[in-house]
Amino acid sequence: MEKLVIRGGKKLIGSVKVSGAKNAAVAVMPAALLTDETCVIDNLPYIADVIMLAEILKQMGAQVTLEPRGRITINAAGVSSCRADYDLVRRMRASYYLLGALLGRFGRAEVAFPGGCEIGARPVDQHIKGFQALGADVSISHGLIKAYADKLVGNEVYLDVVSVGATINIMLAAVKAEGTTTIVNAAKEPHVVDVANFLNSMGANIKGAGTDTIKIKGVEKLHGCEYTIIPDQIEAGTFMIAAAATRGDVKITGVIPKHLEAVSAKLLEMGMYVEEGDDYVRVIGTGRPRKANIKTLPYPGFPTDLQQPMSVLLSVAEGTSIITENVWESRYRHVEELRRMGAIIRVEDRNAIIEGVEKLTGAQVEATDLRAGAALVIAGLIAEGVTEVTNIIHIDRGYERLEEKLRSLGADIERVSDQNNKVARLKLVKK
Ligand SMILES: CC(=O)N[C@H]1[C@@H](OP(=O)(O)OP(=O)(O)OC[C@H]2O[C@@H](n3ccc(=O)[nH]c3=O)[C@H](O)[C@@H]2O)O[C@H](CO)[C@@H](O)[C@@H]1O
Ligand SMILES: C=C(OP(=O)(O)O)C(=O)O
Repeated sequence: MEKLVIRGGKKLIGSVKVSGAKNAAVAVMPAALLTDETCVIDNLPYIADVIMLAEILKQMGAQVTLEPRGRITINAAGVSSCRADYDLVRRMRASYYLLGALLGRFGRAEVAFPGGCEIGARPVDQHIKGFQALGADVSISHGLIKAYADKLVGNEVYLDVVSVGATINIMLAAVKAEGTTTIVNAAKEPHVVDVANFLNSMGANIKGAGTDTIKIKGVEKLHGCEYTIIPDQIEAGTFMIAAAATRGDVKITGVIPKHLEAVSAKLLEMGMYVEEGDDYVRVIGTGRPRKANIKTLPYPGFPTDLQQPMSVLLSVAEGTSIITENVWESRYRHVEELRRMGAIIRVEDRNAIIEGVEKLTGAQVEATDLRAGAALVIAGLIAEGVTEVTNIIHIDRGYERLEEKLRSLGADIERVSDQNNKVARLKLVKK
């Protein structure tokens, strides 16, 4: 077990490049199952979820070469099994995309219920509703979701809730179905568009991704392609918030500023300086932030995945702020940890009422999930004294070399083994 040890009080200064988007990468990789030709995907983040997914694809019979510099080559010609390894699947959320991809390729799929962050109930009823609309029989037994179809036929699917996972999974299943599938009330997140672009570069016919109505005209065959994943807007947002919190000056490069508008707008409202270039944003933390209210919403609203990091900035703001978490019903497990550091936060149902304090103080805290981990790291960067963040396997699921990138901006942060306190050898190979 490893932990991050942070000595707080250093301003982040300099420039940092974001990696490819986790939530696009973990959908694009299973999509490569839809062809028996080779797909080469660049700008993959070298994170635990990607490494695990590569392992799952390999175990299913695909030829996979994953390079730490962020390139993967997948050839799924040898995949004959429609079943994915139970243990690995349960360790991550995005393994649910194997369902749509296998169903689309073979007309059958058997995949265990996925894992992922514990942030509330994570049902898959909308995914199942979509598969059924295309003609699949779906059943659940012995912890497996099983889907079979003699033939998939396009249909209209109206999503009862805006779901990223269901939108992408239905696209994967429908891309080779007979006729046209229309997803109404589709998710509009940048990674939904990225997956549609990837599928189109394999020869699919998908229109409307990025709007709430997506039309997928089934094609007979998909072919191999070369593709570059979009930058991770959640990693970028994390650095923007960290820059503001430490009252630093950071240029975050390799981003699509449009994807960050909700974060930029909030930081501006809080009195921070935000500059947007063609492919960068620069954030200067101008002083103590002003209070602000935040309501998380599907894209283009404020992303739930940045709610926890943002709560740290609000915990040292002037005045009382309210966060309303509209997407996940229990994404406040980090609050108890922040309280150990001196934050004053009350959670009432889906609201967190945050009374800003002047400073946080270092403590031993636990990363209860991925973005909770990122939030606690930011808290450690601004706290007085030493903060130790444990259980960082969650952070490693979604951030590539987080502590290295922060160190390059001047942070005093190191990864140490939890047992003997020696600097742990990085498992992830340095680029
Ligand atoms: C791997 C990945 O991309 N993860 C992201 C994805 O998760 P994920 O795809 O799991 O999240 P969804 O967009 O599906 O969930 C949004 C809401 O819809 C509900 N819902 C979802 C599916 C369903 O069948 N039934 C249902 O009721 C969920 O409980 C939740 O309240 O989008 C979330 C919302 O932006 C992000 O927090 C996650 O980082
Ligand atoms: C909740 C997240 O991830 P996952 O859906 O993979 O658990 C996240 O990326 O913030």
